[in-house]
Amino acid sequence: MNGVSEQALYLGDLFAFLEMRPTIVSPPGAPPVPTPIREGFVFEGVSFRYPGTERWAVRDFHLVLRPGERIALVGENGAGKTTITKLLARLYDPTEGRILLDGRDLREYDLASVRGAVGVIFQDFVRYDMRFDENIAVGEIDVLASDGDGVPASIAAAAERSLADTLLPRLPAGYAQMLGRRFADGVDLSGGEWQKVALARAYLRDAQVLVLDEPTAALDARAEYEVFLRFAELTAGRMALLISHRFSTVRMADRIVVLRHGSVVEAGDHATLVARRGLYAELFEMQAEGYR
Ligand SMILES: Nc1ncnc2c1ncn2[C@@H]1O[C@H](COP(=O)(O)OP(=O)(O)OP(=O)(O)O)[C@@H](O)[C@H]1O
Repeated sequence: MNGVSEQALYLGDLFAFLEMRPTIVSPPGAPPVPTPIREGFVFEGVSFRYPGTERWAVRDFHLVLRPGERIALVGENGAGKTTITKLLARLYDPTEGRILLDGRDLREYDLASVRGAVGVIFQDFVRYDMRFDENIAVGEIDVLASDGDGVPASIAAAAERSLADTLLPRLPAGYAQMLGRRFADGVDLSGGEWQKVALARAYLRDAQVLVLDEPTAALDARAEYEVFLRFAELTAGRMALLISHRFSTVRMADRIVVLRHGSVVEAGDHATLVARRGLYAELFEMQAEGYR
């Protein structure tokens, strides 16, 4: 995605988000998300329209995500994959239907605790013009304050697991390096490098649910393989929603859910879906053709 369309997407989301804000509320005295989550998430007939639009982005969507399960969402551009992850993180609420977490409507939980439980690395992940360590700890400022002068161990560990620490040789000031283009002494990163920083953020939060939206799109093949290995390690025993157009990545999910126009058309594992000769098989075949 080029810079302009990425920014347009971000602004569109921001306006939509502001318009929606009155409805995204945290009920007073609401309980936090249970730790650990025991039953998981259930999408019950969820439909969603972005504010100010007529089209359904998600339509009568059903999904069960159990603890320890890794689900891949697959479908063509605009099928609704990213929107589903936004509903899971409560950036939006369903227009119709509901999302249950451990049997209770997601809207009944403390909002901050929902956002904390769901670690999201979106397609349009955020690049902050601030220090490397602050970029990883963003929203968790107490982590930065916790260890005096040195780099807090939790930040270093997150950077190591996400491979963000491989950027250090390029950063003259190490963890204190200012990133981005806004400052004269700032070091700008490539798309793939920013994604490693975004991954480190999720690792640091130790989120109960991990959402990776096209996580490796901008990484080179070797880095992709390494992140993939670590992602499998990180998500072991944890819930994950994975969105990718690459079938090599999608195959590692326990279950693959195929979307069209915001609804589920097929679900199963890779072999089952290929044998079914439906939409999944068609998309897979198209990609295989592209490689030939
Ligand atoms: N902020 C927004 N405002 C209005 N419509 C939106 C917004 N974001 C997405 N949409 C629309 O909602 C539908 C679903 O989009 P979504 O991004 O969820 O699809 P996707 O499956 O993730 O696509 P892709 O593979 O291209 O990322 C599309 O028709 C899209 O144009």
